[in-house]
Amino acid sequence: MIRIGVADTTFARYDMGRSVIDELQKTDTGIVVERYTVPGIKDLPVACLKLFRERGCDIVVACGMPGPKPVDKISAQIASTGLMQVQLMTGKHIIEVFVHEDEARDSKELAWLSDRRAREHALNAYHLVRDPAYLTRFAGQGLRQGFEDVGPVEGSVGGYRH
Ligand SMILES: Cc1nc2c(=O)[nH]c(=O)nc-2n(C[C@H](O)[C@H](O)[C@H](O)CO)c1C
Repeated sequence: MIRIGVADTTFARYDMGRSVIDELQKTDTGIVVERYTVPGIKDLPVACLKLFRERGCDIVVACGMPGPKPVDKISAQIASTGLMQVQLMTGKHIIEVFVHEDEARDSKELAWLSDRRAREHALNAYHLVRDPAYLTRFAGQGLRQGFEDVGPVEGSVGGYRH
């Protein structure tokens, strides 16, 4: 039984956790989802560690929203370093879904981007656990989560448009 953790924050201005869970449940009703919401991105590393150790998750999707200020960007850097540490400690993936508030032109696009990135990475997490070889077919295809894929460089060999 695949157990996928979803860690998210109250700081974020969009409910990415809900998008992740909805996408996972649409994909495979057999997945067990464990959700844990904390105040902000710097609380995500320990939230993920608890999802691994206390709730037995195989993989965790960590959703956060760095604000636009320099101090927010620094906080995002610190959070990412913490998430990397937890991955190396546990030997398990944390798929980091960070949407920076200033990536989007306006609130409407911020909502759309948050939902899309959360859903696309939810599927990445699912595939990584279900079949670690699944993503190889997309290697080098310039895939992006949220905004449009940028595609492979011109003239690259093979390639698979999903
Ligand atoms: C400066 C700052 N920026 C952000 C941010 O951009 N995004 C976010 O989710 N949380 C931020 N926080 C709060 C910290 O992540 C954390 O929640 C608090 O320091 C409490 O541990 C802080 C303190």
